[in-house]
Amino acid sequence: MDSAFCIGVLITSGILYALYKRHLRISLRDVPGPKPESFWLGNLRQVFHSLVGEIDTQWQEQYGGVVRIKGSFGDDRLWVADPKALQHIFQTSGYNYPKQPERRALTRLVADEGLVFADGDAHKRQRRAMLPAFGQNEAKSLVPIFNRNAAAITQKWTDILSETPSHAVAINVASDLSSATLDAIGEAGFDYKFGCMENQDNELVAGYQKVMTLGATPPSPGRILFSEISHYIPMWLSNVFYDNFPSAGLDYLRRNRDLSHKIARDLIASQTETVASGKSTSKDVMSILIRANKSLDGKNRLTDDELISQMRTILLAGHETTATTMNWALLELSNNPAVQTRLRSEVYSMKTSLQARGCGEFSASDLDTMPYLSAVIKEVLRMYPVSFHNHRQSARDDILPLSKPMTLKSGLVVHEIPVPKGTKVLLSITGYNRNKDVWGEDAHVFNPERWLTEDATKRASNVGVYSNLLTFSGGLRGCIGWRFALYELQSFLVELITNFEFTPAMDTNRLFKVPCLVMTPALDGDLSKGAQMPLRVTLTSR
Ligand code: HEM
Repeated sequence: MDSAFCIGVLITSGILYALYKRHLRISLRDVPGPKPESFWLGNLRQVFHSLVGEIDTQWQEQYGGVVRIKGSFGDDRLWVADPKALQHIFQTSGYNYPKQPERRALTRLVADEGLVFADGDAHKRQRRAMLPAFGQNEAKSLVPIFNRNAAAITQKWTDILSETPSHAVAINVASDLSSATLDAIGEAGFDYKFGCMENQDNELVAGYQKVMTLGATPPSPGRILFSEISHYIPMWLSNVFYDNFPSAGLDYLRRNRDLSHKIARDLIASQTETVASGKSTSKDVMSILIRANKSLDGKNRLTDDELISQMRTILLAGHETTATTMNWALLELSNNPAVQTRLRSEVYSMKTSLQARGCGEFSASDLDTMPYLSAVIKEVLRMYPVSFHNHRQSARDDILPLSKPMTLKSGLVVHEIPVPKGTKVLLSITGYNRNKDVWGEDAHVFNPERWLTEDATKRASNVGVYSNLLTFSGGLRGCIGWRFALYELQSFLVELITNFEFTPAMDTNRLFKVPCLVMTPALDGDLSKGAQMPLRVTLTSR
């Protein structure tokens, strides 16, 4: 039989099955929402192609915190930014809103079957095994590594500036931030030296720097449709597709996978040997994980393949997320000189007290006692949640509670919405982080001050793992590395703000928040050169 015929039969069966399932479901038709753009893609082109946050703001302003949107072939689904509904999905309902299978198949390609991929009992077991490596003390002990890797940027930029007569230069900070944070996660995560600041041509390094951006550009309409149809295809068949289908993008991801498997295998073998010899005292995440794993009984222990998966998972989830957040932080500091100056003076005053104590560098406790630094970081995380959407589906019929009553199209006012089994839900992290009911009328304004008043903590609901922000998600699947990320952000910002002043190098309206796997900054939306954050950098007068 010819392959075009088989694919045709597969697609037709997928569509018929989807229509049949839909026919049997409770309806969400009465929930207000936008008109679909087409029968084939519903509102999905808007979801995947609009600049990050744009469509979320529009829908939230027009319809409120829960909106009915359309998927392919008229499928009803929910867009959610309502605090109570999110709290229910992320926290109260446990594992009843698993990830969508078609998205898990793609996750498997970029991060294997590790923690981001796993669901239900497999997730519970993996998470339990990994938690000892991600505690507060473990994160604190990594601060010297973050300081050292941040200082590598200072060294490089100081060298560039000393050779520039004007002592001011426009730098694409995205590139060095990506390299230095990859080096940092190499050391802090695996006691491994990528050496990325010295050599950006290394194939693995180049690969990782682009997995989140070039490897995961906004999907074409064809790719969206394929993903929608593959929802109805068994996971094993999707895996065969992703493992074999000839395509430049997939080839790129597969090559990256092979290379990182090789490195991970060697690294884990040598760390396992050190742990077995009883000599391991390393504080990197993988060494702690291997030590903790050794003490678990057989059925709870992670296998070698699962350890390899976790290494790729940590690289995927922990690298570009932090680097990209840092880009947006520096942009906001450039655009808000008063905030930059105030932050620098807090850093200088802490530095002076460190010197008085005879200390050379910032410790975790120093970083923890800088209120303005904390306020700036929280505000950046609120405005720029780099992982901006979370795609789930209901595993059974459910009732979604609302924090505000909703008027249905029929005129009926409701306080909760029935959610049929199998409904896809788009959890809008960016929508919640700018929800005016939570953050006030100035929700769209960058204002670190809001975190210094008591009101901010009172007003916010209890949704996410950190400061009631949803940036690190929440509940059982909340970001396991959030403490790691916070210390890294603190350490890098302190180092850079101590040594450099930042101003915009060009009209910053030309910088777009492109919806790749992370919210990637790109000039005029052009991703061909990867992430771009051109800032004018000068040495501080200190
Ligand atoms: C600013 C930086 C970061 C942000 C904004 C962020 C955000 C997130 C979000 C939104 C999720 C939920 C994703 C989902 O459910 O699909 C997540 C999960 C995860 N993050 Fe982070 N993350 C950051 C840094 C890190 C770091 C530094 C690490 C590791 C060192 C890390 C490791 C993970 C892992 C392993 C998961 C999966 C957790 C699970 O499913 O149980 N993240 N992160």
